[in-house]
Amino acid sequence: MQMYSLPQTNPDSVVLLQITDTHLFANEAGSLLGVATKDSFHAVMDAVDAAARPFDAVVATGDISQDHSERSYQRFSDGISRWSQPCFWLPGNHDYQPSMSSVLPSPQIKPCQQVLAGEHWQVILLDSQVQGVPHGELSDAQLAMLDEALASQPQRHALVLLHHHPLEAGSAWLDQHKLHNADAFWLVVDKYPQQVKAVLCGHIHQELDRLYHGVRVLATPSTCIQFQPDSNDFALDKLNPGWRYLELMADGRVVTSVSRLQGECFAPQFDAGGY
Ligand SMILES: Nc1ncnc2c1ncn2[C@@H]1O[C@@H]2COP(=O)(O)O[C@H]2[C@H]1O
Ligand SMILES: [Fe+2]
Repeated sequence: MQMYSLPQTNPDSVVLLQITDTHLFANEAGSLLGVATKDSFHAVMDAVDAAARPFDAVVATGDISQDHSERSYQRFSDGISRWSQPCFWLPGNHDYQPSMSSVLPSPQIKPCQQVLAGEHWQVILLDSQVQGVPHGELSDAQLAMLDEALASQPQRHALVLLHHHPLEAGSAWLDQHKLHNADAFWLVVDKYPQQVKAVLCGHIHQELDRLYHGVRVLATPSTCIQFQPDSNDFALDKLNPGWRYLELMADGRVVTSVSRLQGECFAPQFDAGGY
C-alpha cells in the first residue's frame, strides 16, 4: 500500500477539494451530450479560483477520461497544474488505467492508496473499477487493503473514497451500476465504527448526503453533465456543473458543501448522443 503524508497547514482542519467525473477527451472540443467537457472542467477550476477558498489537496474520484486516451489524462494533469496542492485520484468505470498511469509520475498527482492527512485523519482511496462495465466491485485485495489501512491507524478518523456508490441512491437505472459487493464493503467498514466518518463517491453525477450504516455517504456533481435524482430511467438534470469542499475537523466532524457554476451554462442536449 503506497502512503503519502499531507502536512497539517491549519491546526483546526484539513481541507479537500473534490473534483469528479470530468469525462475528458483527447480532442479538446470533445463533448458528452452536448457539453464540452474540457470547457466545463476549466469553468469549474476558474470558479474555484474565484472563490479563493484555501484547500490542502485535490481529490479526483474517477471518470477522469471519457475516451481512454493518454491525452485526456494529460489534459486533467495540465488543468490542475494551475494549483500547487497535491492531487490524489482513483479510477472510475470510464477510466483506462494504463493511460492513467502514463501521466505518472507527476510531481502533483500522487499514486497512493493511503493519505495521512494532517495529524488526525487518513484518506483511503479504493479502486472499484471492473474493466469494461459501468458497475463497480471491490476485489478481495481492495477490501483487505481497506481493512489494513483502518487497522493500521486506529487513532485517526477515516474518509474512504471510491468511485461507485455503495448504497441505493434512488434511481433504478443508476443503482444497477452501483458497487455490486457493497455488503462486503460495509462488513469491513462496520468493524471500525469509531473511525470511518464518511464515504465519498463520484459516479452518480448528483449531490448526495445520506447516513447509511451510521456513516455519512457523500456524492458530488460532475464537472460536466448531471443526472436527475430519483429517476428510474436515464434522465439528465438541468443543474450546473459542480464540485465539493470537505473540511476534515480535528474532532472527526466533516464540514462539507457543494458549489456549482452560476448562471445558465453548459446545458446538456438531450438528443446530442455521446454516451
Ligand atoms: N441512456 C443511458 N441509459 C442507461 N445507461 C446509460 C445511458 N447513458 C449512459 N449510461 C451509462 O450509465 C453510466 C453512469 O454514469 P457514468 O458516467 O459512469 O457513465 C454512464 C454510462 O456508462
Ligand atoms: Fe461519470
